[in-house]
Amino acid sequence: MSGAARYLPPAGRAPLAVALDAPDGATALRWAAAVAPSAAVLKIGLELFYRAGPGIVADLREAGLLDDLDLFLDLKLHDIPATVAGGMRSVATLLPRFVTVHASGGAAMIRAAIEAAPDVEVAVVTVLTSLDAAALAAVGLAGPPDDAVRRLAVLAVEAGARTLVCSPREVRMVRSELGGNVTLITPGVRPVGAEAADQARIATPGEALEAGADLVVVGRPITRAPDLGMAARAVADSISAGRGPDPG
Ligand SMILES: O=C(O)c1cc(=O)[nH]c(=O)n1[C@@H]1O[C@H](COP(=O)(O)O)[C@@H](O)[C@H]1O
Repeated sequence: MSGAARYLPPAGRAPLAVALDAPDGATALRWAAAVAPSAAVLKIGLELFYRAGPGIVADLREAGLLDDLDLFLDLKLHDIPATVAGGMRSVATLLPRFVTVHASGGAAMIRAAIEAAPDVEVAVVTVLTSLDAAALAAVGLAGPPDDAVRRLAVLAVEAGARTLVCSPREVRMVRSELGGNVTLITPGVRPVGAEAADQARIATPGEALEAGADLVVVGRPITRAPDLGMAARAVADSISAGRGPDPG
């Protein structure tokens, strides 16, 4: 099994992961400082990691930005099991809470990732939120996205995963299929009126939480806003509204 318990944000914080898809480390540090008061998790993806390298994690820690927040390395590993296991061992040294792998790498790959880094939550990406039914059919996965998400979610959990990434539109279905023990992370989240851009399967932050998401990922609607801190706070507030009053 990967990870011990279903994700809960630190007390008083909304379960918001901000995607720091920044072109360089200095920009990422600036963004992180602006959004940190309203976020629970900072997510580093391909653009930032490939440009700034693992040193960006040390920089965020040095700036105190990971003192209260979790680190999410969204590296979407997808390779043969031995290579993914090696990649996981390498990135585990950065002490992330979450690292993503693609479910389509198969059960053996997912198992290898989990076994290679027992202290990391391997977050298995089911079907990218940018894909709609037509795009899925074009890669040989004909049928509603729900069906592909269900198949891959079940495969991932049978391989030992407990953390899944899907769109907010599939959260209810995945939850009813797999129960309350899995952590569901949802990108493809757009505040009312925000541009969908390349996201195809979207919902609002409140809808994602209401559907049962544990952690909501938002990038550009926050990082492209004129005031990132204010935008992050607005998203965090609408997440909390979807969740109901904070018990803590
Ligand atoms: O694994 C992810 O985080 C991810 C999976 C997925 O299916 N869709 C998806 O958008 N993401 C990531 O979530 C973030 C969404 O960013 P915005 O579309 O800017 O809100 C990006 O960093 C994506 O790489």
